Amino acid sequence: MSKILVMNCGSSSVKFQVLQMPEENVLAKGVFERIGLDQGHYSIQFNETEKLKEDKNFSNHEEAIQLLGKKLLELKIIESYSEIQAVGHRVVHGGEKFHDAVVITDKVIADIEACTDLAPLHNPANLTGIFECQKLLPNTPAVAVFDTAFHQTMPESSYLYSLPYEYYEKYGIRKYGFHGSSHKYVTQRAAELLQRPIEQLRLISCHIGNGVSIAAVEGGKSIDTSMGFTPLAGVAMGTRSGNIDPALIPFIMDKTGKTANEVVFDILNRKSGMLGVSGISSDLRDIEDAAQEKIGRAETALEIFASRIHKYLGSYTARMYGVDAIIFTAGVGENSSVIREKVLKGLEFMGVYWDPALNKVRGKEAFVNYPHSPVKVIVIPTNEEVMIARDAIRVLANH
Ligand SMILES: Nc1ncnc2c1ncn2[C@@H]1O[C@H](COP(=O)(O)OP(=O)(O)O)[C@@H](O)[C@H]1O
Ligand SMILES: CC(=O)OP(=O)(O)O
Ligand SMILES: [Mg+2]
Repeated sequence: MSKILVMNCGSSSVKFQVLQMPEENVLAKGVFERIGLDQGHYSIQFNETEKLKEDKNFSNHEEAIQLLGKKLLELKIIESYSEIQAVGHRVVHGGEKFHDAVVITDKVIADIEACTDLAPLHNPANLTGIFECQKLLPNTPAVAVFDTAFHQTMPESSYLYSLPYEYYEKYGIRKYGFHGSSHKYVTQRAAELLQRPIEQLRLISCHIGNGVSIAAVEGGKSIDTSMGFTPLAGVAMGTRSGNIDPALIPFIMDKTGKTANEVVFDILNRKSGMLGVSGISSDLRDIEDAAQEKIGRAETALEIFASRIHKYLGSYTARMYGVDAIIFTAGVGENSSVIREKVLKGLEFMGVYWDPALNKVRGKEAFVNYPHSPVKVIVIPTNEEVMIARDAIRVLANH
């Protein structure tokens, strides 16, 4: 029996859980949201029924994690840090180096740092999580669990770009894919809810948060996904452009005098997506409110956001010669009936019959299809943290 702290530093949030393993009892969990934005807030659930909620702005991930460290003791979630026997960290980009979770060493940290260029919004936040926890728990073993690991099963025809092959050999240029712990959790959970062996299922998992990725999961294995070499690719996101014509990069450089790095890091990663189109916010709640009041281009931003996901449903259904269930997860996928409605609209032609009344659901597991629908549609709150905890104890047991 051991207590594990799981840290999930996303691009706009810090999520954590304290779990009793292997029972998977959740002793506490919480989220620090809108990091780097105004109207920040956090909430922590503990002691089974208690909940702390507070408005507080966080200028960066470090501030949020330091507060978490204090609250763990203040709320008596633990009596002392020595009770925590291991820490599991979500790390977004494992590049070529990591195919599975690993115990964190100085060498592992250096290798994660080396992947920072490939996930500029994420690996630095993940490293902040690792360093802050090392300060609090200097002698506690820690494990890095990579978003890229679940997608290692993709076939060559999915992960190779149609580029000169030597770039793959020389530089590791390929599709890696992200949100792996989430896609793995929700697809396994979908098989349980469908009461069918996962080996027989063709699933499309839509992880729609601040970052968005769609995965085609056949027989429990990822066979394709919308993100690519970096988490910039695929559909439009909160601040990320998703796929664009690559010729736009030198064109924008020419017009604006920016360097290639500035265009990719500052414009395509941070100032595009819903924020770029609407000029209002990267946060879907703000965009939904603005669209209701018909402010600016909020409605257009919603349409762009949803229509790109909608098209992936068609694409991955073709890819798997059919689909048994479509899954919605993460902040938007779990909560926004507006986005799910736009994504699912008109898909009756491929056997998707969904019930607008059931689709009103927020933040809990639910089927939203009509019972007779050949393709099921399921909302499943993700649980990246439990997958990270499972990987952490597996890796430590073999260590
Ligand atoms: N109740 C809600 N209704 C609509 N959107 C929501 C709701 N709760 C969260 N979201 C959206 O989810 C997104 C954040 O998702 P999340 O999965 O927490 O992101 P990340 O892990 O990438 O930081 C934000 O765009 C936020 O507006
Ligand atoms: C990989 C990725 O985009 O993660 P997040 O959704 O946490 O930003
Ligand atoms: Mg996330």
